Amino acid sequence: MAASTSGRQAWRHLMGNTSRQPASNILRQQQQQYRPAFSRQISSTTRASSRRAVPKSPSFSLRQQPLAQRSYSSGSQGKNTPPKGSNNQVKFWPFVIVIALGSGGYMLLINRQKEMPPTTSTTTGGQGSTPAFSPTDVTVLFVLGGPGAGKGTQCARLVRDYHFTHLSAGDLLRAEQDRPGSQYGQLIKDCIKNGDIVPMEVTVALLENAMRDAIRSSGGKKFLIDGFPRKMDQALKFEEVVCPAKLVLFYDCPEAEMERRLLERGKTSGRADDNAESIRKRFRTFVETSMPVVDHYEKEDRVVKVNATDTPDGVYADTQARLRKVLGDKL
Ligand SMILES: Nc1ncnc2c1ncn2[C@@H]1O[C@H](COP(=O)(O)OP(=O)(O)OP(=O)(O)O)[C@@H](O)[C@H]1O
Ligand SMILES: O=c1ccn([C@@H]2O[C@H](COP(=O)(O)O)[C@@H](O)[C@H]2O)c(=O)[nH]1
Repeated sequence: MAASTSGRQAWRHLMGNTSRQPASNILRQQQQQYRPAFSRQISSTTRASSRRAVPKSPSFSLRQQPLAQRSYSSGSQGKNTPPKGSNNQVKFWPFVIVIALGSGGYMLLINRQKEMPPTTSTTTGGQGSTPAFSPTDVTVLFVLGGPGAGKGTQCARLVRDYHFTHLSAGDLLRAEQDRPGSQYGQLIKDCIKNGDIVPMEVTVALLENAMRDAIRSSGGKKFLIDGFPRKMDQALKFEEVVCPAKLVLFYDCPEAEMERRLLERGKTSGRADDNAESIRKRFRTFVETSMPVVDHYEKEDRVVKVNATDTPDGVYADTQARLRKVLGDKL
């Protein structure tokens, strides 16, 4: 109860006085706040390069100079004296007109560039914005399933065999929770203990930054996003501003088996939520909040469902077979 109250307070803090702003602006503000902790270098590079895209001086004026000099010397018929008389005026006016037209065009270009939206999700957002990563360039598979269904276990095998980059939303949140100075530490801690969903701005930003870091450091562009999206708003926001997902890999497992696995894992995991009370709350959140996400993707025919009750190797064999069927060579 206390945790969900603090969650709501933090949500209000995240939203601030921005209720009339588009969600994308709120995300942008939040990312600007905590981006320095994750990838200051990346965002400043992005901003610097977009600034570089605006020309400092019009290229046509640079090109005009030698042309004018050539004309000037030809008017003097090889001598270094300035041209005189009406004949010279005829040669002079076209250049004045060209420079005036060019300057006008340049001002128009600059003004239009000021109005243009920047190109990454961290600076766009809102309806009709362009995702940070194109799905033709970057492959995203969401990996879903109840708590303890075996998502992480299967992801590790897919990384080993197909060179995916594995990003667990829960791991990223736990790392952020433990990061000294994080303003979201307590909120994340409370949410995790109670099986609640952390406000999407935090998780979407963590994932986007982790994807950028992975692409920059290893060049890998195939991602398994594990344990995300757990709520419809996350799904819609991620696909809008970060990258549309290719498919959802869904591990189907009965609660009794998941509970058994989690209690067993809890003996050594040190996780604050691997206990009977948290597990019960996590199951409830999964059924009420996360299953509608799976249903949504199922309606779009984007779900690959795998029975997760077999041994880890058995589940993996089934995973491979089903993914190969859908992705073929792209796996
Ligand atoms: N097929 C399986 N059969 C038996 N045990 C399994 C199987 N898959 C995973 N486990 C075990 O169950 C526990 C939970 O697995 P795992 O961490 O992969 O699940 P998860 O879905 O990622 O969980 P969470 O959502 O809590 O992060 C682990 O201790 C793991 O070793
Ligand atoms: O998108 C997400 C993913 C996770 N959480 C919170 O983290 C815990 C643990 O997640 P695991 O995937 O089991 O590691 C989960 O119960 C949520 O509280 C989240 O808020 N949003």
